[in-house]
Amino acid sequence: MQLKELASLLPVSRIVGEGSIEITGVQMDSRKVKPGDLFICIAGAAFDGHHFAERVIGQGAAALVAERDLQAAVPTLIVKDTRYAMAVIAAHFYGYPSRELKVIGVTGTNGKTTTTYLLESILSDHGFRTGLMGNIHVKIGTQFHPNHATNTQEALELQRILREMVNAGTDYCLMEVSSHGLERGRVKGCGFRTGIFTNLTQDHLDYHKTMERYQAAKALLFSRMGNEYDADPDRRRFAVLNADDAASGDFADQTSAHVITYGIDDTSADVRAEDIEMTSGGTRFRCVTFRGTAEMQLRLVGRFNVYNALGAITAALAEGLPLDSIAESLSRVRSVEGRMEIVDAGQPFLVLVDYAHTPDGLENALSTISQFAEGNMICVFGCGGDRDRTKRPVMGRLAAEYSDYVIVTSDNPRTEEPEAIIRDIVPGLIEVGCEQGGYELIVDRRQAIEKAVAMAGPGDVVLIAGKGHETYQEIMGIKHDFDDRRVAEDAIRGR
Ligand SMILES: CC(=O)N[C@H]1[C@@H](OP(=O)(O)OP(=O)(O)OC[C@H]2O[C@@H](n3ccc(=O)[nH]c3=O)[C@H](O)[C@@H]2O)O[C@H](CO)[C@@H](O)[C@@H]1O[C@H](C)C(=O)N[C@@H](C)C(=O)N[C@H](CCC(=O)O)C(=O)O
Ligand SMILES: Nc1ncnc2c1ncn2[C@@H]1O[C@H](COP(=O)(O)OP(=O)(O)OP(=O)(O)O)[C@@H](O)[C@H]1O
Ligand SMILES: N[C@H](CCC[C@H](N)C(=O)O)C(=O)O
Ligand SMILES: [Mg+2]
Repeated sequence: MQLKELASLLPVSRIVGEGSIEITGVQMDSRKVKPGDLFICIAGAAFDGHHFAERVIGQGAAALVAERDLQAAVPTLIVKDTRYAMAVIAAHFYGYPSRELKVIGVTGTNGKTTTTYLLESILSDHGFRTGLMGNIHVKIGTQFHPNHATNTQEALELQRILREMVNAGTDYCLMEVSSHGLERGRVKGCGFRTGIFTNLTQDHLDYHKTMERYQAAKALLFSRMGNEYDADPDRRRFAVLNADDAASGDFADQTSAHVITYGIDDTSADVRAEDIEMTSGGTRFRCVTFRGTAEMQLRLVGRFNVYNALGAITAALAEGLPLDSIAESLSRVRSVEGRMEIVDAGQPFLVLVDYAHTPDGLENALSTISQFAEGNMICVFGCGGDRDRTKRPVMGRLAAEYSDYVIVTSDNPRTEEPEAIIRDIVPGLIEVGCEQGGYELIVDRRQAIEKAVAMAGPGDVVLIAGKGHETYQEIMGIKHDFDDRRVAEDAIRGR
């Protein structure tokens, strides 16, 4: 592909040097550049890609995309915004893969992973070939790959994966779409057949600053639907919105897609759950839809999982699948990894590992458990470093309100002092009168889990929240092996 072909896609651009130079690859990270690559210079928070220009030319880069003339020894495409250019170039370079498969994007503060898994199970049970892009892993064909990003990939990686999915014969790609991914244009070059909205509650205020801006980022999934990256000839697109969440009205106003709503409280929703019953083995409810009614049986627990199921059911109905066979598929889905996952090493109390890392997630996990806990509830949790600080005391308060004993510990402190994060959490516990004897602070997560397991008695429940499926603890840029499930199992055996 020639550099000038890419220049023609961008509204404001000019080439310094020879536009007919051949490009054989595209990179945004100097450490990955190979001879023949086009290197896109991105000015970020930690680094400015423009400073790597000379280095990548030394590695054989054929050309650059930059926001200024770098007087480089290779042809340079100069654009106003390299991040925007990257999304356009990535889609073109990989041949617009989202035009060749149906991409279903799931956005929202909580429930994205769970909803994509439920929908993936339904679609594959109905004979479709599915691909997954989420924060547990990326599935292409029958292969599972680790997701090296925290969630939604940068545009180049995202388009490369979509192309691989097309090559593997994929019918549907189920993609978790984060607010960072939307705001930073990582999915700008992607057309969505369906967008599903789960909910909007507090998180990521470090990045978005206000809930209004956080909501505006989420809205991009719906307002951009029907773009040139989706070439579905019959133009069938769906916005599947949670009628019980106030943000949905805003998203409905901004989308050209056909809106279908789901909910529990709003009786005007197109797809509803009624007569919800928590059973020992899961959850049962009646699902009332525009295609009839069916009894649903989930192995997942909690009212929040009814919402996740409703989102998946609605999207599946939009694809024309029969309600009864959707119900059959859902009844077979076992728990999603790291979500309310039971650690069973024969102990006389329940140990659950859950990925709740937001106030709403934690409250949902705790309130669900409190419905069936017979004995005391012991909660072990921490808050991520370099992330929203304002959620810390709120999570502290919630943990104290629902639990009999709280152990505050570390959860990926990243570049922050673990003790400082814990200090931010404690005022929330104090606020609701949690006294010295009701909580303790144990910086080392392993010791915290061991303590919780040691103090649990028959009938008690230990909730280890925040890390779910994660297999590491990130401290000062280093990911140390750490898996709550394995640590809890060892602690139980060592009791
Ligand atoms: C806020 C954010 O999204 N930051 C991401 C972003 O950082 P940045 O734009 O500031 O870039 P930078 O690290 O300063 O680097 C600038 C440029 O120099 C390049 N570079 C850098 C170093 C080098 O040696 N050579 C080189 O070429 C980089 O590749 C990049 O092109 O681009 C980097 C490179 O891709 C990412 O690593 C980084 O994500 C960091 C790890 C991050 O923590 N992201 C989180 C906040 C995030 O995106 N989370 C959401 C999850 C939300 C949820 O699920 O709830 C997500 O979607 O993952
Ligand atoms: N619909 C929901 N509403 C509120 N809380 C939920 C919901 N679904 C799941 N949770 C809680 O949030 C946690 C994370 O769920 P899940 O992994 O499905 O969300 P996610 O949106 O993918 O999260 P992330 O942003 O980290 O990718 C769960 O472990 C559970 O405690
Ligand atoms: N996608 C979320 C995951 C948080 C998981 C939690 N264990 C933490 O590290 O804070 C984030 O990147 O903010
Ligand atoms: Mg997720």
